[in-house]
Amino acid sequence: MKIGFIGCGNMATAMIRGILDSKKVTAGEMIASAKSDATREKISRELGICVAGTNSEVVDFADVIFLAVKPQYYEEVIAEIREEIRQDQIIVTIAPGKTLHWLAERLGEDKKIIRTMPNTPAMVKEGMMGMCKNELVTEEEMQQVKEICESFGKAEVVPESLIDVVVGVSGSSPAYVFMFIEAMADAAVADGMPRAQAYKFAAQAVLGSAKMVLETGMHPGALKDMVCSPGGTTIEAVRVLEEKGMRSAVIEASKACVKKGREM
Ligand SMILES: NC(=O)C1=CN([C@@H]2O[C@H](COP(=O)(O)OP(=O)(O)OC[C@H]3O[C@@H](n4cnc5c(N)ncnc54)[C@H](OP(=O)(O)O)[C@@H]3O)[C@@H](O)[C@H]2O)C=CC1
Ligand SMILES: O=C(O)[C@@H]1CCC=N1
Repeated sequence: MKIGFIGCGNMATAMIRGILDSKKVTAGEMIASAKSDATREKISRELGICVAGTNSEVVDFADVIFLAVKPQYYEEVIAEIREEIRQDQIIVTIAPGKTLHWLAERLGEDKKIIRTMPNTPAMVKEGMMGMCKNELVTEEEMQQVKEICESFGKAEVVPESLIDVVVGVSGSSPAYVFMFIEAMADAAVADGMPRAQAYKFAAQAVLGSAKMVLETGMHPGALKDMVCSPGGTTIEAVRVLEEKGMRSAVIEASKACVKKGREM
């Protein structure tokens, strides 16, 4: 299977690295395009895959084509490649807000489309991707693309109605988690810990906590309770977080994120 990327920025680079490392596809079977010469040179130098001078070259080469440009460029890029896409090719999108209906209207109702929402932890092969497809993509094709995407983390098929929710809970949420880590480290620095050490302690605590949720299957509330000794330190922190509205802040932020995606 030959894989192409139209656009090769943060998200595409993370995905390409994971795919190459998995050895499911060789560098010679992958191609990417970009807007600038600087990015094209970077693709060649840092990823070692084929570099396309135009988006048409990606379409000409690949069986599966990831549209990895910003959402505001989707319309013009689709208009540019629309006539060249064959019915046996699969278009995979990674932008928020672009529904299967919106995409089929522009790509053509006869085109195979998979709509996904990845996240940047793909960079360290710990990505989380939600994906859905139109009826022209067979279950076997969906499975093949899912396996490719599992080379940079976890991937799960969801109904399209949940893809906007995926943006809030995993597409954008790494940004909230980085803010949480930064804030915890700032507090540690304020209490005298060197900054680099503070990031390590805060990030490892988040990594370990996330692993506990995934590996024990226990309720996050029960895991929280395990940390809170009666009359201890943690419950004091929990009391202040509740007083400052931490849960509500996260819920409202995530709902604003989902709302924005639906409007795009
Ligand atoms: N960043 C994230 O956390 C996530 C992003 N996404 C989605 O991924 C997509 C890409 O985002 P991201 O990687 O962050 O964006 P970047 O800005 O990092 O990358 C966009 C890429 O598109 C290229 N590009 C722009 N216009 C064209 C064009 N006309 N033809 C070909 N290439 C073009 C740019 O080229 P050049 O480098 O030369 O400017 C660049 O390589 C977006 O739709 C975004 O919503 C989804 C989930 C998470
Ligand atoms: O901020 C954005 O629009 C993109 C989509 C999900 C993460 N980043």
